[in-house]
Amino acid sequence: MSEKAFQDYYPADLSHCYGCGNNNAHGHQIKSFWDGEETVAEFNPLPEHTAIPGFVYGGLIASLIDCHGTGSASAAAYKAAGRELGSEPALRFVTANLNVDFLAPTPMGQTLKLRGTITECKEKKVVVDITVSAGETVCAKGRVIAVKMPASMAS
Ligand SMILES: CCCCCCCC(=O)SCCNC(=O)CCNC(=O)[C@H](O)C(C)(C)COP(=O)(O)OP(=O)(O)OC[C@H]1O[C@@H](n2cnc3c(N)ncnc32)[C@H](O)[C@@H]1OP(=O)(O)O
Repeated sequence: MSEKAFQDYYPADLSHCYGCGNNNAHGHQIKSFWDGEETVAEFNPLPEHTAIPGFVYGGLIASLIDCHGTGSASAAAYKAAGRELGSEPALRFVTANLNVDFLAPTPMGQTLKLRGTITECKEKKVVVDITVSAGETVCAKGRVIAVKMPASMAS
């Protein structure tokens, strides 16, 4: 994919997140995009993301769902407002609630594909439902309730 990801529009001072911040060299730097009305992201787990040899750590999967969810929430909010991604003032969302179901063991050595559906989109709250698949297998599903970032979290 050559277009800019949702996270590429985050201002530099909000790009330190371990899951999605471009400025976090040790983070996952997840990249999310529109695919029609849904959102997509891919991630290739590294050996250090192992749970049991051959299988991916669930905390990583939760982290991917978390940041694909908050990124999707931001993109959905811009879309609902009829605004260009990245236009000011920034519409940024944080996680209020993260719920994950681990449905099948997630194998190492495969690209994980995340697919998000915007279930609810209000001015202050966006709900995103997400699946994580390895090949044809849906290994996990999750729901992110994202709420507009409070002013107290801005630097
Ligand atoms: C910006 C780039 C970085 C990306 C971040 C990546 C993801 C992260 O890791 S963020 C870090 C983890 N998250 C946090 O630290 C957030 C800490 N919590 C908070 O700041 C606040 O509790 C916050 C903002 C979530 C909610 O603020 P608050 O003022 O209580 O919201 P409030 O106005 O009451 O509620 C708004 C809506 O959200 C819902 N809501 C609020 N909190 C929750 C919750 N914990 N669970 C479910 N729903 C909730 C409310 O029910 C309400 O829904 P509705 O409009 O349908 O009635």
